[in-house]
Amino acid sequence: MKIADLDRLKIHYTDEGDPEGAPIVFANSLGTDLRLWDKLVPLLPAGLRIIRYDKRGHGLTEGTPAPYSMGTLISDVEALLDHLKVKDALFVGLSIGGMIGQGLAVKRLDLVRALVISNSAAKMGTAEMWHDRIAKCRAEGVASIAAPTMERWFGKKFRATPELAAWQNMLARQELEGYTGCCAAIAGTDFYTPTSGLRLPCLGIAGTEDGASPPDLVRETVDLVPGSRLELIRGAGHLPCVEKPEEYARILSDFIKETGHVQ
Ligand SMILES: O=C(O)CC1=CCC(=O)O1
Repeated sequence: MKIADLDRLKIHYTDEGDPEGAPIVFANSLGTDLRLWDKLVPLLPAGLRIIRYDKRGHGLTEGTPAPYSMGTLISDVEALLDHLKVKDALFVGLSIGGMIGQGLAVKRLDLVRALVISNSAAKMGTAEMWHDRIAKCRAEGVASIAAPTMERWFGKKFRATPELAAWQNMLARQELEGYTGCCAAIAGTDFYTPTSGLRLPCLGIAGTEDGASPPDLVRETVDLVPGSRLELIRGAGHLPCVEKPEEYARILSDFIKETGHVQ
């Protein structure tokens, strides 16, 4: 187990693959931890240094009282990458992870040389929607929203598999402060203006059955970055790296090669 004992936070992370390789950093979605990428990582091209981490109040990373700001979540990963002496990473952020990626690229382009905005957008939902979710979780617990959330996270076919229960458990066991803290960060985020100033290789990934960030929402953000493109994963919901890891790996590997991140 690796813990970065930073002044600001103790962050749980993994650092796998080739230590001298081109770095790729994965940022997880709301209510998930770095196991989100377990099926994908073995399918990636050789020669990469693969870094995953648990954001504040998620997985094995330290929790702090809610609410959080997006700026705090961005500074957390910035501090982790500085600590690990990582520069010029290909940053893959899913959902809130994609928001963190946009913000990090705006703030520290030396850390991010290419960006994957997976199932994410410059702005997701309305502040009112997020505050309603925070209120429900505070009143009834995160477990109370776990079952309906599965309809956004996964397509119909995957929801009929035994694996669904494991992901539902992950969310139901999610710590309240971390979850509501990140909901507040999303509620306060509108990156349309900063993201439209980004100039770097950028790929969007969307699932056709994604109930949280439908393809048109992802497209709207990806289109802000000149030269970017969107790849659709048919039949997948909000977490296509779990549901369709082979397809996700093919799309990501093509982008990795296209950007010259590995030969
Ligand atoms: O759980 C959801 O509603 C999906 C989601 C929204 C932001 C995020 O990171 O996941």
